[in-house]
Amino acid sequence: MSFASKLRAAIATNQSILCLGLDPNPEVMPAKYKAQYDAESATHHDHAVAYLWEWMNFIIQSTADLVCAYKPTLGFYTALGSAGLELLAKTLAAIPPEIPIILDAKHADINSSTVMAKTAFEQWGVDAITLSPYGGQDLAARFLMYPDRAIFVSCYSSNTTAQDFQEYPNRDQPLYLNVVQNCQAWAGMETLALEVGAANIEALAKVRSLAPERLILARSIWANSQGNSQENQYKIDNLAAILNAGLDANGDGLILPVNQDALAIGEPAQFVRSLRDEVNQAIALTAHQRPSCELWVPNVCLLDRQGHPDSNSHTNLILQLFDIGCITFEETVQASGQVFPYYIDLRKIISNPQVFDAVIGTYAEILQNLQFDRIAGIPYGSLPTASGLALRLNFPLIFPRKEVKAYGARRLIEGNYEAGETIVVVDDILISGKSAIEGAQKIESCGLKVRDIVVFIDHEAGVRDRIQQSGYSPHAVLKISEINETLYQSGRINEKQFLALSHSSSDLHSNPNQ
Ligand SMILES: O=c1ccn([C@@H]2O[C@H](COP(=O)(O)O)[C@@H](O)[C@H]2O)c(=O)[nH]1
Repeated sequence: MSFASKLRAAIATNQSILCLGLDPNPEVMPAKYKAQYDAESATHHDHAVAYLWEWMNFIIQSTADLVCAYKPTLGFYTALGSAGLELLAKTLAAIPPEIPIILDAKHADINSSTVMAKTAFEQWGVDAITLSPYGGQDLAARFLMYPDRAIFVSCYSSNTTAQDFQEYPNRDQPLYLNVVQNCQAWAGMETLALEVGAANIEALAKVRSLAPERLILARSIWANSQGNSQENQYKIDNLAAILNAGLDANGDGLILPVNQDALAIGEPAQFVRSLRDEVNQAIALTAHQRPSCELWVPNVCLLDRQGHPDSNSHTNLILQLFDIGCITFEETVQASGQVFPYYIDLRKIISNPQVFDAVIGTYAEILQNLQFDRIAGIPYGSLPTASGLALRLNFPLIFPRKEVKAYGARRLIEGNYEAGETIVVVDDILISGKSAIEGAQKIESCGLKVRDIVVFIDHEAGVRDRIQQSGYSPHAVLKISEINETLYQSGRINEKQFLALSHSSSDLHSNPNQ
């Protein structure tokens, strides 16, 4: 079972979003083990570790029906030497298989990442691991080779001195928000989650607004709280605010840690149960504050998503495309000479296997309903996509050359074909339709038939009519207006950018010859 499914099941079964750290930290050991641990540790280190095991095992046995995940911190185990690694193996084995394990490793070293992924996922059998983001996508990729496991990218720490780096260069565009934005392009929602120090609730809210669908593991939520040891109870001071900042639009997507200090009190079950109930009550109280539409929105909801079956996957894809820089707001001269205040560069998807695969999937859904013998990509932008489609759908590929070589075979079309065959043309974006129409005509000049032109983005403003007037049927995965509204509603673009995108397509409509 994948990490995501296991977590969902554990949350549902135990009615809990609490994650409990299994940290054999002698400094917070309950008194009932501590005296024996201290007595043994000076002379018989291995015997002393046995008391840590008793403690860890007791915590697991007492709380397995109250938490949604366990989180052993690797550093506490390695600090105990070889006995610590044996303790880790025993502790992991004691966790019921239906409760996911998040190994808190904050792994950062690229050289050891392949072997670390193998050990963590294959030998220790953990379901997820925390990573430092600064090893980059290469480091994460070693762990993402295991599609049923997950990574938690540590994107914000509550350590006071970490602010020097995280908030760099300024509070308006801090590094940590760049991390949040970029790392989401590494993998989908089931396999890449975020770890956020939530002592600063504003930071948690900012992360949530940039990652509306990701699972977030909040940390340090106890930093501002006062323990009340007399009543054997700890309260999270800002619970409602933390939930409001961290929950997703459906009231999910957040895991909260149990206070480690509270485990020192010796009877964890009672404490964890009352914390779980308190959290669940607070979640229920936040329900009325959530917008009723499916997207998280700042204060408006423009989309009517009724009867739009693919809206969810389209939304995610649009946000990912934006986050990997496929949509930029800079003045660009189009092939027609017209200047647009933005540019859509779908060529970037090839550098992101996750997004590339999703984009190909959306084209494939359209192609599956069409009749054709071969696929043709329009160079250069659409050649990788057309190649991906040819492999995925098992159809032969051709492409019309952009320029005919003055030497060699001087072919107008690359690849083999038979005259009279039907070709489906694949292109990236229709602005005026000129590139796609010219490509289709080049193919037809070689004795082939073109019926359908399939693109990822229809820029609207009458381009479909132009394609039809040229004798072809246009099909598009997304319309520019859908992209624009989704980006605006999710807070990715501001009103000025929203209006720029809306106006450009309508300007083109009023002057279709441009
Ligand atoms: O934002 C843009 C605009 C254009 N392109 C490229 O141009 C053609 C589409 O333009 P037509 O006017 O329809 O010929 C498209 O194939 C892209 O290669 C772009 O990428 N992004």
